[in-house]
Amino acid sequence: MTARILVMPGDGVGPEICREAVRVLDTLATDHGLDIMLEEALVGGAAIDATGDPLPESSLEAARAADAVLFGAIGGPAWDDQPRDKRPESGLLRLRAELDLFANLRPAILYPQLAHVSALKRDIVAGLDIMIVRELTGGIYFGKPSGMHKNANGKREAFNTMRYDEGEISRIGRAAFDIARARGGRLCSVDKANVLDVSQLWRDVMNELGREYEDIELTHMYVDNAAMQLVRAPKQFDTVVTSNLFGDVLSDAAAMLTGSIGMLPSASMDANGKGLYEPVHGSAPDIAGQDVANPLAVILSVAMMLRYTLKRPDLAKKVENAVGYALDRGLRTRDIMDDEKQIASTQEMGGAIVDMLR
Ligand SMILES: NC(=O)C1=CN([C@@H]2O[C@H](COP(=O)(O)OP(=O)(O)OC[C@H]3O[C@@H](n4cnc5c(N)ncnc54)[C@H](O)[C@@H]3O)[C@@H](O)[C@H]2O)C=CC1
Ligand SMILES: CC(C)CC(=O)C(=O)O
Ligand SMILES: [Mg+2]
Repeated sequence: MTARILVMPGDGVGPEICREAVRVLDTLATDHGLDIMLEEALVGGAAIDATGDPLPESSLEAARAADAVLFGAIGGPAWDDQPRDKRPESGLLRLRAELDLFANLRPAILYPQLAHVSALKRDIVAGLDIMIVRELTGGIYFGKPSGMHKNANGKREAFNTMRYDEGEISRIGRAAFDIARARGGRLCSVDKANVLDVSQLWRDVMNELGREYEDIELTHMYVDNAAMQLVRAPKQFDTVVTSNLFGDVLSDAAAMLTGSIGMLPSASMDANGKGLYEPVHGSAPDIAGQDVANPLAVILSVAMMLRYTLKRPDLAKKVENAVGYALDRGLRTRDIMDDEKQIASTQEMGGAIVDMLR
């Protein structure tokens, strides 16, 4: 059956990198028989400019109707002064919540060709393959109450609520245990249980689940130590499970171990295999419109879509291999550039991947 894919390019570098990902999908359709139908919808700042809403009803409906969403990035200084619910970021948060995309998979894999552009020494990162499983529809990004007001002393006061119930924790926990089982069999749960009640509940539920997954080695780590361990000895981690905020921060840090945030893909999954696929990075306003952004994170997100939603692991592997061949050939966007390599624009890198797939 034809799979419906909704492309939501968004803002900044989003449209530039999505264009390359769409070329990859088109090539898979024409040359490898992938049966897909692509549509496009507005989101983020682009949607605010057109409709006043970062997630117009028509875009949400199109996302609901699609089998998978390919998402670029949203946000930028033009919309930073909007009220919170009218900011581009709120559109993405609503989309994640409305589609119930609670499991965010963020693999940090080092391509060996990039070992020396990693922020860390080669021997510390060589062979790195971590899966960060981030809870995506709860925690402090969604907890109520939240807001800003003047308090009784006339001072401005702002607050957010980090809240999880045990059901939310156990469903992400189960997803992470299952992923760990299909990988190296080790799961590290990251929290701040030494300070936060919500983290204590997180830890309790993970321990309870651990009794059902006796073949998985479950460990716990405080988030401050986890940040430190990620840059001290990242290969100690196999699968990591953590809450929305902690996962957001730790995955950006993990990105630099792979050479650039322009290399990190992600999959945001619901309970039925529907997914939204997007790079871990944002809209990169500092380099938008210059044809220099690295499109590999979004192209590798297409590989995740092929594996998790479209159930074409063969084509996923083809895309991942094509990325490897492009790197073998010495092609580098600016963020992963080093001496003696050939600088590639966004379009040249995308074109190289397409050529490899033909
Ligand atoms: N999922 C999303 O749509 C996300 C959106 N954002 C939004 O993006 C905007 C910018 O946020 P920042 O904190 O600057 O994060 P960012 O990830 O957009 O950029 C951080 C740094 O990484 C670089 N970078 C990012 N993607 C790159 C790529 N593909 N190739 C080469 N270099 C790349 C940027 O040039 C910048 O120096 C904000 O409005 C933020 O809210 C941030 C994170 C995620
Ligand atoms: C709502 C987004 C801007 C949060 C974020 O940084 C992310 O999901 O990586
Ligand atoms: Mg982030």
